[in-house]
Amino acid sequence: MYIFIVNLMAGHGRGRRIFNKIQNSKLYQELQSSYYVTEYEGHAENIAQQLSKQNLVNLQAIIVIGGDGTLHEVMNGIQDLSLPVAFIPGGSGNDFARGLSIKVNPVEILQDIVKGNYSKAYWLGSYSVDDSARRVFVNSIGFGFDAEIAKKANQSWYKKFLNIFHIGMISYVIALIHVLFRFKPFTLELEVNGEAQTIHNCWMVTIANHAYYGGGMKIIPSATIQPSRFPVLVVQQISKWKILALFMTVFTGKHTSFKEVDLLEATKIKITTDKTIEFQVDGQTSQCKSCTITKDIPPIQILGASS
Ligand SMILES: Nc1ncnc2c1ncn2[C@@H]1O[C@H](COP(=O)(O)OP(=O)(O)OP(=O)(O)O)[C@@H](O)[C@H]1O
Repeated sequence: MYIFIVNLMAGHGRGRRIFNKIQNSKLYQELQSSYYVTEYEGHAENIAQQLSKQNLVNLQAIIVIGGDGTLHEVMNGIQDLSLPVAFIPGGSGNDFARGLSIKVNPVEILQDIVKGNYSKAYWLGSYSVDDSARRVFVNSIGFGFDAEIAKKANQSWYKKFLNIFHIGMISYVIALIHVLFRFKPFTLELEVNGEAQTIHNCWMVTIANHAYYGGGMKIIPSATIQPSRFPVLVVQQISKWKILALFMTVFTGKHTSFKEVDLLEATKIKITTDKTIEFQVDGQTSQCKSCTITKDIPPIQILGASS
């Protein structure tokens, strides 16, 4: 028995097109399955929460169709992480699929899931902002400049418009230019594995479970899927022109050689700031003054992931 959780609105209607293709396939028609369609923000999380409370003995996998935001919600809703999960990308960014080398063709992914061709252990990160209840993140969590760009792009009219032509990435470039001229760096207390340091003139701090973010940027090229540790990228003391150059090289991963970029390895991170800052988690943005980040939950099995 397979249960699909589907965000038809993901990727400006791509979720709907993908689900139509799946439903029209012979494979799907022969499967024992049921599906839930999300109707509002947070709905995927509620559905997953309800499912994990039920005794679903025959459940082979929860299959998520949507973007990384939908997957984030499902992962947060699943109480019992021993439930296998599969992901068929239907969003605009699809960084999780990229990070796990999930195929592009939705029916082929379904074939891989059903045949049990690929299954991969995946370690989610967990975070708590301003001492609130812990949540998990799938791809990355980032503070400062990149989060402001994500917020600006998410709120813009042009992201929706550009997504129609599958060039949503350009919305991040436009947002970058907007944010660049008004962004004010901040002071950050960064505690890595119990050792604290103060970072003045900090632009951004990003922690990632795999290399990709923002729809294909290789933010931390060396990030590998692994238990307990994650890389931390810190950008500080950088000029506005140089940060432009940094984002131009982020697709190739060359930005990590800039002297203003530090790469650390951590098992536990705590950040505290002198003012409220923007943060992004799996592409969705909010604000905080402090956050602790760890990677201490058992792995979840991802079906249909080939890397
Ligand atoms: N029916 C719905 N109407 C409006 N919003 C919804 C609906 N269902 C889910 N959502 C919300 O849409 C948001 C964005 O979805 P998602 O991230 O899956 O797609 P995306 O933004 O197109 O993809 P990506 O994150 O890969 O760029 C999620 O935060 C989710 O809560």
